[in-house]
Amino acid sequence: MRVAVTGTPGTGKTSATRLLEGEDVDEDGGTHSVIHLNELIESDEGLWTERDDDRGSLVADLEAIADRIGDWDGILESHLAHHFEADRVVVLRCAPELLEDRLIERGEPPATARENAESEALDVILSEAVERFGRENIYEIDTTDAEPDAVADAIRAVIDGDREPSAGTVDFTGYL
Ligand SMILES: Nc1ncnc2c1ncn2[C@@H]1O[C@H](COP(=O)(O)OP(=O)(O)O)[C@@H](O)[C@H]1O
Repeated sequence: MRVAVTGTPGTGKTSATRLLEGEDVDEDGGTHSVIHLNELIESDEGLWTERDDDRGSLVADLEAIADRIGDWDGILESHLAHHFEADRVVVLRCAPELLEDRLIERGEPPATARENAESEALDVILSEAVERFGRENIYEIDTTDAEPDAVADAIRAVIDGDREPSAGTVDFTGYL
């Protein structure tokens, strides 16, 4: 099973999936394997085309990444995760005001934090994910009032088939 965990930067993808990493999933010793895609992109020059100095980020080469991850299995975590083949897509959400605070606390420039908060309010990643995968494969999780372990529990429920698909359950347009 391929579960893409996507969402605007700062929604808590890395924090939640780190809690699932290595966790036993069956009695045979199988564990959740997690690909932290942004770390992979940073560690391999073949997976990006240029450095965006204004944003302090790398421009990812989606085709090269698709080749590299190949027939992946487990959890793929990144704000780009919904650009790859997957069986289920989890979209983490966070109230834009809080998202902006989280990103500034993480050390992002204020302009970047603001840009991401606006993108979150506009449902940019959710819309991209719905367009590619259809609403029936999307699982939206609001992390606004959830600790990372509760978010990890919700992702586990998606993997285990204990959660119904959902999209469009939050409305952050008040931020705009
Ligand atoms: N559920 C949460 N509640 C509060 N703060 C969180 C939560 N998840 C993550 N954070 C904090 O927000 C920041 C961004 O989290 P991170 O997991 O790196 O997000 P992402 O991988 O989506 O960019 C980090 O500083 C992290 O400690």
